[in-house]
Amino acid sequence: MAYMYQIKCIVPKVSSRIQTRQLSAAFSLRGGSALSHTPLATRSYSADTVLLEQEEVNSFSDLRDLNSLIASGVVSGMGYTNMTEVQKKVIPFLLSPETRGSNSLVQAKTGTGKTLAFMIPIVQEVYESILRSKHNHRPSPIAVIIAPTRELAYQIRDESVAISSYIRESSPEHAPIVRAVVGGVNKRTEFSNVFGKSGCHILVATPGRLLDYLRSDPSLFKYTRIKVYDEADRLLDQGFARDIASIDKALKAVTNVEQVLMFSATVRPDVAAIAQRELGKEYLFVKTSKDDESPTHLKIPQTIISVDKIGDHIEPLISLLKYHSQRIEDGEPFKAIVFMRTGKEVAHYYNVLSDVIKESFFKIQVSQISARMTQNKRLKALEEFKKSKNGLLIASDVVARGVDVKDVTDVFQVGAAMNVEQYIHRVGRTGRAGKSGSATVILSSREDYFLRQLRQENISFVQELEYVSDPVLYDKIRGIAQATMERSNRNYIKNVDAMMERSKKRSGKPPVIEQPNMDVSSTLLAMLGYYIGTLKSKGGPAYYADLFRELFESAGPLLGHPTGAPLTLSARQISILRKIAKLSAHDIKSFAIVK
Ligand SMILES: Nc1ncnc2c1ncn2[C@@H]1O[C@H](COP(=O)(O)OP(=O)(O)OP(=O)(O)O)[C@@H](O)[C@H]1O
Repeated sequence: MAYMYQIKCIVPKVSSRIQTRQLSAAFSLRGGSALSHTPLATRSYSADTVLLEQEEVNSFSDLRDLNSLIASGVVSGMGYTNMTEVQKKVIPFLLSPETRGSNSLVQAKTGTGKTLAFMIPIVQEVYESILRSKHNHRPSPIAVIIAPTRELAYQIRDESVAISSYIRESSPEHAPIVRAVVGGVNKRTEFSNVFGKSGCHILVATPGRLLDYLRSDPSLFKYTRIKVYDEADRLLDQGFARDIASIDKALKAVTNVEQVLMFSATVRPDVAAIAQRELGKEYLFVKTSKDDESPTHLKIPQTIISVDKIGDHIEPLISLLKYHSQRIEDGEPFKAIVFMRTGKEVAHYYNVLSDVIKESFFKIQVSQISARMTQNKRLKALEEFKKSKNGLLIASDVVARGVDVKDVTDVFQVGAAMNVEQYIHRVGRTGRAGKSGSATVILSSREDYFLRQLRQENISFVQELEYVSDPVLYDKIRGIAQATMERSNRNYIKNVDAMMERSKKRSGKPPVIEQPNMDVSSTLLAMLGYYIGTLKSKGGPAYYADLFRELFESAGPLLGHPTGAPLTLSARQISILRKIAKLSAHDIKSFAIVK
């Protein structure tokens, strides 16, 4: 049976540079045109986009072009029988002898199996390339997969290792070797693991670390033919754009990358335009959802809770956690991620929430993860959360994208996300692989701008609630926060001198201090910086002065700041405030004392 594929294949006027490639007989132009057997290079089309039709194949075992070792591994080893929607559209296309090697841009909702959609064809491509190879050189990366976070890079590596292991069982010498390189890991050890004796065929990398290796020895990548951007829109966004451009340039200098694959749940039009430049004139474009559909998953009902002030989020969060975790009493799982705005907030509220939960909730294991922690601690925290039955992960955006934790039941977002895309990806940590989940965002009146942005993107809420503060709960949280802060400060002071001493003796360098002291001012400053970045200079100095005052008055007490005491700011913090928010000395003195 043929079904109408939602594939748009960009087929522009053909230039002589385009390699002759025939579309498979299975792919034909909508309306029965004769494109199917015609080499692209000999034709010229006025239309930019054609819709293609393909035979419907549901199960991995029925995939004509899938290597039998990989097929049996995916079915018997991984336990997947049928392909997900995006896999049905991408895998046959990338495996078909006529269309393999095509550049692709793929957009499908979170948790729908995009990783396997690119990883299966890549492992097969690399495996076949190993089989064909007559060289006896040390394996070096044929495919490079770039991911924006370390956690995601490791996850993709693990999934690729799993596929490759099914080849290894029957054909050990030809199984692709997969490795990952990420920031925050000792480079010397990593280098010898990845590029040493055994080498690797598939490399998963975060951008900065990849660039390090590319710069120090470009020849390591002379056999690289395939490049993948997972979370492509994030990689092409401002934060990574420079690294990605440098990677592109460095790779071009040493090799000819023949295939570029880009995957994400969100692709903003401006990013799509940048992507198009790399993908060239002819590429496969797959979008599994309709344009007027909500970009979040239908399986995830979303709720919004409104609060008055910008620092009022913690009390409703604790109420919600208490309410939802009651499910545990009925034997149901409760596994939630709470996204905070900054790493500082994560550390601060992790302490407070751990203490609140210890006192009053059902047994929930609380963990924290943010870029402020060492890589080892990050991995440990994620592992701990993955293994927990009833767990709570207090997180920054390091796990907002791509990270796949099975059976997350709830996602909570404290405040506005950096942008709508980030909101969508955070929500997508639940409701994965066909499971259900729920998501809640807590927004203050000042964050109405974000709510408007969400609505513009067709994101709707099943419940819109206003939180009414409960004075008893508020006082309880404030008391716990103050006690937590005092305890942390005592521990910090006790430990920091000893740590300095030890570290200086060992390496002559000051230590990396992970657990920040419970300095309320720097947490508030980080929050202000976050909003300045999010609002992208839409507010002026008067707006930011007001915002900072509101943050201090509303969040301060629940961060453990003593009630009624003015904020103490160091000279450095004052200069940051003056620089980033352009506050005057007069503004600052109205709520703070200079240390
Ligand atoms: N064919 C399949 N059948 C059942 N489960 C699958 C299938 N393919 C993948 N999965 C599972 O679905 C989950 C989500 O997959 P994956 O992490 O690749 O999603 P994604 O689309 O990349 O999400 P995100 O946009 O958040 O990165 C994983 O646990 C994966 O093992």
